[in-house]
Amino acid sequence: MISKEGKDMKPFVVNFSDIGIDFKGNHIVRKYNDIKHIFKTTDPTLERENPVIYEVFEGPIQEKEGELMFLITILYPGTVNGEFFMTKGHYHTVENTAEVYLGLRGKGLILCQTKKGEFEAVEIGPNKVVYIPPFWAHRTVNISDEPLIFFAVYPAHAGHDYETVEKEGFKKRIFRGDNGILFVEQ
Ligand SMILES: O=P(O)(O)OC[C@H]1O[C@H](O)[C@H](O)[C@@H](O)[C@@H]1O
Ligand SMILES: [Fe+2]
Repeated sequence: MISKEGKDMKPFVVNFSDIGIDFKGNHIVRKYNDIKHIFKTTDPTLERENPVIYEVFEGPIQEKEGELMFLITILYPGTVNGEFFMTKGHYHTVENTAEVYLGLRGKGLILCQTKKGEFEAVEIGPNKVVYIPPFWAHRTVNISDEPLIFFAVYPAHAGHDYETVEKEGFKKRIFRGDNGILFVEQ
């Protein structure tokens, strides 16, 4: 059996597919009204319907040093007046911790930035592994018309610092353009 007490843990396997994930950990659901402040504009229809923008299925792992948290994120397609659906984004509270993403379905961008002001946008999708080094904040944007699904793993004690991102924002926002995507300075 899987126990959250590390000392009792045994190797285990979990299954996931497009229709079901048997991770017995936290299930985090972020709806439009929970995160609407991260978008440049608001949309009254989305406010009324309050759809799920993304959900995260975390593995049954204790948040302590030595463990690796793993998870699946499903980021649904859509825009807020042209600005693609995205995650809140965060730095790790323990800043010198990295993260690895593996794209499973759909197509997205991971916006990364440092407190020194560096900014990078990298692609995520099937057959792409993205490495986010320590000290880089990360936010995922779904630039496709289907759910963007990816697997991620990071040191389980890393923690999430959302406040810095809420204060400073990311340097660029991603909008649907007539011929693809548009990077808009915040
Ligand atoms: O935590 P958010 O910025 O809302 O993003 C949602 C999730 O995205 C990624 O999958 C990270 O690995 C998770 O740690 C995070 O919880
Ligand atoms: Fe992270």
